[in-house]
Amino acid sequence: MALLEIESLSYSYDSVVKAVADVSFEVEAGSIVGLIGPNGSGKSTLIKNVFDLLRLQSGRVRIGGYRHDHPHARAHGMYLSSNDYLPEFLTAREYVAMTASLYGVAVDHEEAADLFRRFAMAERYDHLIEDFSHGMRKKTQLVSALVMRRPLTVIDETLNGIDLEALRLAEAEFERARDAGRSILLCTHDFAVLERLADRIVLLDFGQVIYDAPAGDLVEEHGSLAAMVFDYLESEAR
Ligand SMILES: Nc1ncnc2c1ncn2[C@@H]1O[C@H](COP(=O)(O)OP(=O)(O)OP(=O)(O)O)[C@@H](O)[C@H]1O
Repeated sequence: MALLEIESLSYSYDSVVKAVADVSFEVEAGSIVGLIGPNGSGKSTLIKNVFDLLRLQSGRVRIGGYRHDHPHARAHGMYLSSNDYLPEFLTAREYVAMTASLYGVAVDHEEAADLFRRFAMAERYDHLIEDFSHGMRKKTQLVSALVMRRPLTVIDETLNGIDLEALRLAEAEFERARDAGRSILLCTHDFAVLERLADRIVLLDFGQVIYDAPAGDLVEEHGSLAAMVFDYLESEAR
């Protein structure tokens, strides 16, 4: 079953350039999909359309089988943005509770506090976010998403700035989520992470899907995801 279905989605910020042009792909339940592409290729615009942060201009998006702007669709998905903006006046515990209440989810604070401990922030769960470093804020965002257990989590560059230990822990948690039938759409320039984790890769360029293929096949054919992208960038097809 597809948890996320994107069909013929196009979006223009102005009438001249299409930031996203006729994009279609799916994210199956229990899978991790890597969304990659050069700067400005349309990844964030696409994700913002999925979560109705930009109003759909053409095409169709369904989350968990529901139209993307239906309340049930919102209950199926969660979006972690690329920025690290968090309410400074809350503690991490209050932030996790606030996020959960927005989604109508009962969160297990024991589990969240345990994740904080494993993310090397044992003492921070009851501290004000205003004192957190960039990496700590990203880890706080990750923990809040992990404990929500949404069927679909879309992660836009959220892993940037977290240290290696936290990255490995996040990867293990993503794999656990996949094993439990949940899905992750991971938008990142970190190809090593995707080679370890991703089941499929969607490569965008100039707002269009260039590849939508199993990650293993792309690595086998090109040697690595980075080589695949360079092969494409240097090809005449571009
Ligand atoms: N608010 C905006 N107004 C006008 N054009 C925009 C706006 N946001 C993005 N764009 C344009 O839309 C295109 C796609 O940008 P988008 O941010 O979706 O790319 P991206 O793949 O997420 O890039 P990056 O990897 O740098 O984050 C680019 O040409 C960009 O200049």
